[in-house]
Amino acid sequence: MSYDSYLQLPTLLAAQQPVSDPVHHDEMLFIIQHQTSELWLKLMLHELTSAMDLLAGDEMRVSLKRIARVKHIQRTLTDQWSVLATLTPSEYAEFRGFLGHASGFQSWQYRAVEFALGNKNRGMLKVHRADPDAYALLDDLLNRPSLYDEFLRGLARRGYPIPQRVLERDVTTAHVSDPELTKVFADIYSHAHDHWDVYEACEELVDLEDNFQLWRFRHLKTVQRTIGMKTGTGGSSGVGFLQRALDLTFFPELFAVRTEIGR
Ligand code: HEM
Ligand SMILES: N[C@@H](CC(=O)c1ccccc1NC=O)C(=O)O
Repeated sequence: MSYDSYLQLPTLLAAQQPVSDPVHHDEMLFIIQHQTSELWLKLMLHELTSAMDLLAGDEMRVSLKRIARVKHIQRTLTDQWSVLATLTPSEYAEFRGFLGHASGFQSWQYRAVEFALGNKNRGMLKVHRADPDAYALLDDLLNRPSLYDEFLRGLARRGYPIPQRVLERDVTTAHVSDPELTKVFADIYSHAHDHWDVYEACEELVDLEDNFQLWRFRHLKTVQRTIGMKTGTGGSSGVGFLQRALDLTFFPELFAVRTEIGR
């Protein structure tokens, strides 16, 4: 065993292949920014699916350990935008044309993370029809309960009055905010000391969503400064599309509960 062979560095370091012709200096940055993001997404998915399994097995504390790691990965991913922000619009314009219709839309690991966190959308599967492994993984995640579904099912098993319709919902769709569930959380938050571990878990989920939004925001801001209001290579409106994603929420009741505290 050696450093090179253990880490498969010959494979890893042979995978940065610019497509611009003549090769543009800054394409290396663009490729490595995406590849490192995909590596962190891979670990995020590994931790999130484990967290889901642990919740399903009523091991909430261990699950929170996984989520703690995910939060650090998210911070790294968000901070990493500053490297790409050194790419000026003029530099990017010099090789953007070589990217064709390739786009972040096609990141199946990103989609898998969105699905795991509950932003389910069957329509996003078709992008991956040419990649059977990616398709199967996404199809599996689409059909299994999200992290939030597992959390709520765990609470129900502990005796919390989670509405039956929430427990029996169609998990292939995104969760819709339920006022009865907000009441359950309002009770937990107003008697935090009696529900400390659950209360703590709720705040971990809030951090997770908060971090996710920070990543989306930095993506939006980077896109804005690099391509302005141009449409995306993936066919979306670009900035407008990414702006709308900022209105999405994975755990709506955990935010709705804030309005109820101290009323
Ligand atoms: C100069 C750099 C970048 C630009 C101009 C850019 C632009 C865009 C645009 C316009 C979209 C909307 C889809 C489309 O029409 O193409 C998009 C989506 C996306 N981008 Fe980027 N992007 C950049 C860098 C990155 C990086 C570094 C990542 C990291 C993995 C990334 C991940 C994604 C993902 C996952 C989506 C899909 C988002 C969703 O469906 O909600 N992008 N990007
Ligand atoms: N959608 C970007 C292109 C882009 O960013 C991209 C192109 C190829 C591989 C990954 C990409 N990253 C994220 O969207 C654009 O419209 O310029």
